[in-house]
Amino acid sequence: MRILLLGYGKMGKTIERIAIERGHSIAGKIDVQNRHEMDALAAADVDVAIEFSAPEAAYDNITYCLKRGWPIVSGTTGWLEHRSEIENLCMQQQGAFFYASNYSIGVNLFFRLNRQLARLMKGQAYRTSMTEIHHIHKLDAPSGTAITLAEGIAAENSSQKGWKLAPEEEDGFVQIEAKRLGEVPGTHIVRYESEVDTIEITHTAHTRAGFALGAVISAEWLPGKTGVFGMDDLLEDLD
Ligand SMILES: NC(=O)C1=CN([C@@H]2O[C@H](COP(=O)(O)OP(=O)(O)OC[C@H]3O[C@@H](n4cnc5c(N)ncnc54)[C@H](OP(=O)(O)O)[C@@H]3O)[C@@H](O)[C@H]2O)C=CC1
Ligand SMILES: O=C(O)C1=N[C@H](C(=O)O)C[C@H](O)C1
Repeated sequence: MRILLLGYGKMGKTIERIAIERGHSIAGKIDVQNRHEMDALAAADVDVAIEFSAPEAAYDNITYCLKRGWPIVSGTTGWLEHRSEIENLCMQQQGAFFYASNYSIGVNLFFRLNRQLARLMKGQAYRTSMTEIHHIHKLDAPSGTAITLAEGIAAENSSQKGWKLAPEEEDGFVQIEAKRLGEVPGTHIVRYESEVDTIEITHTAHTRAGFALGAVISAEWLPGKTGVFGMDDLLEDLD
């Protein structure tokens, strides 16, 4: 497949390496300086686009690809207030849009474990909180993954209404502490605390390769489909 990379930073470069290892070619590497190069590409030059850019850039990048008729896999976090506009555009254009706040297969198993634990903890007297730790270059907080985890807890337990970013806290909201340390690729801890004990589950990414591999597998899966998709659709198909 010819893959267009929108965003050629830490993730774009890791995705390039894994895509080439899996036999794909790179149709273009787009960042802030060379966006005009996309206009020179013919529709047929690109089989699928993979977008890992910046919160303020994702909406325009995804819109551009949908209007060009290119299936698009996006992993950028921090822009999801515009998600429904993108989903509407995707339906209007009869395009293909794939989004995940985290493409790692391990994290997606962790999402399922998180929901299972939330079901068990329903009605129990525990305070729910989360810590996410990322590298100092990260622009958004809390992480997209932490938000997905908090949404998973709220979906399983109606006494949880959402999340608050620490130091803010409120009963019925999962408090998320966002730490920025060195070059940490991504650690997420979900915690339940009572007077007498603490239960924690943790996912620790050792490198970015897990995120990048998941994005490339999603890009291999998406072309030829119409609609809005996420990791559950992919994993169901692979199961
Ligand atoms: N869903 C997932 O599994 C994962 C998601 N992410 C998310 O992916 C995003 C990117 O992460 P990462 O690669 O670490 O970040 P980097 O800052 O390393 O790279 C971002 C790249 O995007 C480019 N960029 C910025 N604006 C635009 C634009 N308008 N058009 C095209 N490119 C643009 C930057 O260009 P320049 O350098 O010129 O500014 C840079 O090359 C973040 O939102 C992060 O949270 C990260 C890991 C996993
Ligand atoms: O910015 C990052 O690096 C990461 N961002 C994603 C997020 O916000 O959840 C996924 C991963 O944790 C790495």
